[in-house]
Amino acid sequence: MNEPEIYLKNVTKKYLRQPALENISFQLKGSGVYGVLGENGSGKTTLLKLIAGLLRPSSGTVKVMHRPVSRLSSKDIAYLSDADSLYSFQSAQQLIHFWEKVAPDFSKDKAFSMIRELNLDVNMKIKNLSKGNRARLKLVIALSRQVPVLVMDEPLSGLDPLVREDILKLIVMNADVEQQLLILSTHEVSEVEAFLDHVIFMKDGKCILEENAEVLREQKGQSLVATMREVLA
Ligand SMILES: Nc1ncnc2c1ncn2[C@@H]1O[C@H](COP(=O)(O)OP(=O)(O)OP(=O)(O)O)[C@@H](O)[C@H]1O
Repeated sequence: MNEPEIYLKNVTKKYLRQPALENISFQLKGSGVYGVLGENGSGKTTLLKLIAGLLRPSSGTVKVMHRPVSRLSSKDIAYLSDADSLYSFQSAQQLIHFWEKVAPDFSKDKAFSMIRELNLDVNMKIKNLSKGNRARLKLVIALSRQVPVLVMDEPLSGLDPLVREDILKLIVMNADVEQQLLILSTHEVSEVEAFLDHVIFMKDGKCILEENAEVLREQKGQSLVATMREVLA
């Protein structure tokens, strides 16, 4: 797999005339876990959708793997949305077979192995799974894609604390962070702090800080949670 890369230059996104993102520029290069951190409405989802090619910028350039993002980028990017986006009438088994057909990089073996570890019933209709198990299944699908860039929008949102812990474990154990660039958004920094290699702080549609997590901890002499409080104040 080629070295993963995400590149944004002067990216602005407006909904109608209202800017949701303003003049964002950064380059993320290399594998690892990148956290997009910020309060509600700061622009995290918009940023991740632009990277995943689900939205077009109003101006500026978004490139993934050195190519401007387009529909074709889905071969390089797996996207986990924060919405409950699974087809409810299917079973996990049917979903896995569907993904095997549509994504050549999808590893059916990895998916079934995660399903077994999680004790998920492959034959149960998705609509009958608990919210936590639907979240797990959505992750299984994203983590079974062997793509350079994994984008996860609020993978912990709306779940109770034990499920959240479990979901984080699932991500950490199964994302190939030696090869893949995993970029995830959250406003719960304390839960993900230990896993982050790199942080991108968002405030009011602007990227106010983008740095290696370890460098930032050393520079500031404090946790990322404390730094987030400081920079977002
Ligand atoms: N489809 C849309 N139409 C109009 N405005 C939108 C749309 N989507 C988002 N916005 C606005 O753009 C801004 C950024 O929203 P976005 O969802 O990207 O933020 P966020 O940081 O992901 O928020 P949250 O943590 O609540 O999900 C907000 O002011 C939001 O109201």
